[in-house]
Amino acid sequence: MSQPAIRLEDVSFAYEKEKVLEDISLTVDRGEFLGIIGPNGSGKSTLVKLILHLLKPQKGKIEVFGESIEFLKDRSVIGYVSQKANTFQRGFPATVREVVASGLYGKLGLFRWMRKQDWEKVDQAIEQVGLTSLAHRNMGKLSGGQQQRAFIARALVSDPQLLILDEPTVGVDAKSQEQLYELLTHLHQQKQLTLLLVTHDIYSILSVVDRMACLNKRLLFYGTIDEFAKHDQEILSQLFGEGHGTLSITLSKGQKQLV
Ligand SMILES: Nc1ncnc2c1ncn2[C@@H]1O[C@H](COP(=O)(O)OP(=O)(O)OP(=O)(O)O)[C@@H](O)[C@H]1O
Repeated sequence: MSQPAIRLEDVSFAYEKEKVLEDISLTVDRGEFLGIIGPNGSGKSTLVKLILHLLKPQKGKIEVFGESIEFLKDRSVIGYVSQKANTFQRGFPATVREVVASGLYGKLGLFRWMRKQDWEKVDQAIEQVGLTSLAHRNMGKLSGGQQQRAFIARALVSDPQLLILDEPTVGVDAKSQEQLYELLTHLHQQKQLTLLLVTHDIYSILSVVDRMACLNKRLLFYGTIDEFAKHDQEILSQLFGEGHGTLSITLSKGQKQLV
């Protein structure tokens, strides 16, 4: 049987003395779309940084595609779009195409010339996110949502098997958010990409993810959307406190819809 895309076993992490994550165990299967939600400061970004090996856990094991994250040979299997991706400085002198091409540097080495086929990959990634008409525009002249999509293209250009997005909808208007979820659904369903999405936007992700992880230092819930729907009130008040609006979810034949 193939190894899961991500496996965390009893992972704990503290910044100096402040415990941020305690005993987190979860598995993300290949091709799965996992949503991670939790209140501010609940450790979501820290969890992502541990999976990216930007931080090292004090306790526990992290594996990506069956390899311990410390020894992962090909880091280009993971694409990452960070929380700050859509706060690009207006005057930054780089076009969409150049920014997307920078996603290949890790694979090519910084000083190797881009070949024709590398630029083709760049253009394909730009097309995938629907930015072809803006490929030569300066990044600083794009809207937050367009910048976000350019950063997704940069993450996609090296053909990752796992794409991690940390709060991609922050500061992005409603229409761009909708387009972003359509794009993620396409990448999940048509390209069988494994996706991990950190968000505050619980209402939108319920219709796109397969499983949910609800985090507040500890994992308070980890399961399918159907399981979540059975206990949504209890889980949400544990996460965000009493009085959080309740959700009503209809599930039929894979169609997940909020009503
Ligand atoms: N570099 C750091 N040094 C010390 N403490 C940190 C550092 N980064 C985060 N923290 C603390 O760790 C805790 C978890 O932070 P983290 O950013 O992982 O939470 P989060 O759930 O992603 O929050 P948000 O939703 O606000 O982005 C918070 O209390 C935060 O203040």
